Amino acid sequence: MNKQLSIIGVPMDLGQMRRGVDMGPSAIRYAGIVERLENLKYTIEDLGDIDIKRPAQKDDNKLDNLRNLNEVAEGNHRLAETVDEVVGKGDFPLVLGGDHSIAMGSLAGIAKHYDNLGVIWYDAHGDLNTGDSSPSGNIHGMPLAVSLGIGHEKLTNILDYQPKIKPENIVIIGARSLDEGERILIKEKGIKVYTMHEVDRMGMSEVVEETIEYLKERTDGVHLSLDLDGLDPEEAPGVGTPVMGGLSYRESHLAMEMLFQSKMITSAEFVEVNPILDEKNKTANMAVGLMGSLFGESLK
Ligand SMILES: NC(=[NH2+])NCCC[C@H](N)C(=O)O
Ligand SMILES: [Mn+2]
Ligand SMILES: [Mn+2]
Repeated sequence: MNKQLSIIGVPMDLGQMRRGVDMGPSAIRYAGIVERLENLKYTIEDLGDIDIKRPAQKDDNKLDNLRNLNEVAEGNHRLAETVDEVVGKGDFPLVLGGDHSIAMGSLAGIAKHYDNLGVIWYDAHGDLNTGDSSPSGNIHGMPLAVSLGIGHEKLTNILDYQPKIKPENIVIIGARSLDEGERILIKEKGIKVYTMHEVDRMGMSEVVEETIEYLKERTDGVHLSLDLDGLDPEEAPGVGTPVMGGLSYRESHLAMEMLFQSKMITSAEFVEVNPILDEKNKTANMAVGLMGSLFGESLK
């Protein structure tokens, strides 16, 4: 694994409606991410936080069913430029959210550097909505569609190219809440999804093994986009859109450990940590623990 890490915080909460997720990067830093990874002999450069501009008035500008479209697009543009630089100089970008809309910026900055970037989307949700299909108008429910080039131009065209990724290079793990339009898109595009049903039946070990095999054949880099609401809300309560029946602590650590062993992850983001909804920073601690496993912690 690349030993040069650049940490980028993104205090973004405009992709959804619950306040507090903009404090995710602070909570994760407070939970000790830098020390944790330094112990594993990584060289870490913390680039601080991306500047996220709030809308001028407290407006609920929902043009085209896309809440805070301009601010979300601008913030993601800045994130994309930073990530682009990090990847350009050969570092591993580790992005800390912030709501999941920031995956648009991360992927825009990363995918430029690959012909076939793979994406593992670890999440209760598909985040495959558009303004037309979204039940909420919240852009954090749209970044995967946007990265496929589906959605509003201001979002799909960040860094002036699209699409960022191809449907056959995506694997979704942990899904248990998919909207109608998302299901249609998954079928239409042939996106690989391991819902909770498959995780229950096959076990996480086989799910990740298959995922690694599948992506190894077709990708030249893999981005891990981990939404903490992929985990069960009992174990990760500090998230804005919890869904019962999620992935366990152990399943998630196993997945991270196997991904470390695969040596295939080239960038990662951990999103949706909301300290205001959390219990004593439990969810940020969970995120840091999972990063520990992803970057090679083990007992042997
Ligand atoms: N990144 C997330 N937590 N996304 C939740 C999305 C929820 C729902 N599917 C929506 O579009 O509003
Ligand atoms: Mn989610
Ligand atoms: Mn998500």
